[in-house]
Amino acid sequence: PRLSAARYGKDNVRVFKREKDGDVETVTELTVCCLLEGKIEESYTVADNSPVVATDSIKNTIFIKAKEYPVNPIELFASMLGQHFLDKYPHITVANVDIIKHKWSRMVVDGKPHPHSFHRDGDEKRTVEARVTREGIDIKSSLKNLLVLKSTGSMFYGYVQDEFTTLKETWDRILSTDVDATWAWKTFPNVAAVTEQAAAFDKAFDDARTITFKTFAEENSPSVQATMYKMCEQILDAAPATASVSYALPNKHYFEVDLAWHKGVQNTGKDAEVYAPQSGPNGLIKCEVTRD
Ligand SMILES: O=c1[nH]c(=O)c2nn[nH]c2[nH]1
Repeated sequence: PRLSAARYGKDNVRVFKREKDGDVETVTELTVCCLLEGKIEESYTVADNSPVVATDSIKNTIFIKAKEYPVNPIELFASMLGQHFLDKYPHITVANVDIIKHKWSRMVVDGKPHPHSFHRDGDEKRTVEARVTREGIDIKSSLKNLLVLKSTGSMFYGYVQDEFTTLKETWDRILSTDVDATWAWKTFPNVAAVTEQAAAFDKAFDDARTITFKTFAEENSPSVQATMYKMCEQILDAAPATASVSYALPNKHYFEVDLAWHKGVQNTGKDAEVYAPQSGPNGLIKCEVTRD
C-alpha cells in the first residue's frame, strides 16, 4: 500500500478579535480549521516526525496571525494565514484554511447603534474555504444556515406521474429551506491579488444575501430547482470575479393535514390553514451554475 493523500492540522480553533476605533469597538468571532499538505509522508509511513509542524504550533500561529493581520474580510485573513505556512516552511505546499464567522450584530439601544454591545441575531454563518498553494489561491465563500419560509408563492406541478406517484400537484404551498449558497472565485495568483479584491468579498456576501431574499420572496416559485437557478445567475452577474455559484437547498416540507374526519372540517387545498411541519424526510436540491 502507499499513502495516496494526507493533510493534517488543527480544527475548531475559536478566535475572537476586539478592535477599537476611538469609543466604537467592533468584534469578530471565528472558528478556524487549518490543514497542511506537503512533504509530510514520512510522518505517516515511517514515524519520522521531523517534517511535522505540530498542530499545537498551527493553533498558536492562528492566534499570532489574528493579532498581526486583519481578520476581515475572512477571505483575506484565510489567504494571508495560509500563505504564512508556505512562506515559513518550504516543505509545506498547500494550506487549507476554512473559517466560519459567527454573527455578532451591533445592538441598537434607544434607536442608536451601541458602541460596544452586540447580539446573536440568527444562526446564519459566513464561511470561507481557502486553498493556498504555490501555484495560486482558490477561495470559496458561503452563506449557510439561513432559514427562510414563505407561506405562499410556491408551486409544484407537471412532474412525472406514474405508479410511484402519490404527491398531489399544488399551485399554492408553503416553502421553507435552509440556504446554503457558495460562490467560487476565479483563482487568485497570490495574496496581493486577494488584497486588491478585498472589497469584493463583503459586497458579494451582501449581494448574495439580498438576491436570495428578493428572489425567494418575489418569485412565484415553480420549483426549488427553478428558483435556485435564478439566484445563481444573479450572483454570477453581481460578482464578476466569481467562476461559479452553487446552492444546496433542503425542502423542509409543511404538509397539509386533512381534518375532514372531525365533523367534516375542511383544511386542505384552498381551506388549508393548519399544517404539519416535517423534520424528515426532506427534499434536497443542489445545483452549480458556471460562468460560460
Ligand atoms: O420544488 C420541488 N422540487 C422537487 O423536485 C420536488 N419533489 N417533490 N416536491 C418537490 N418540490
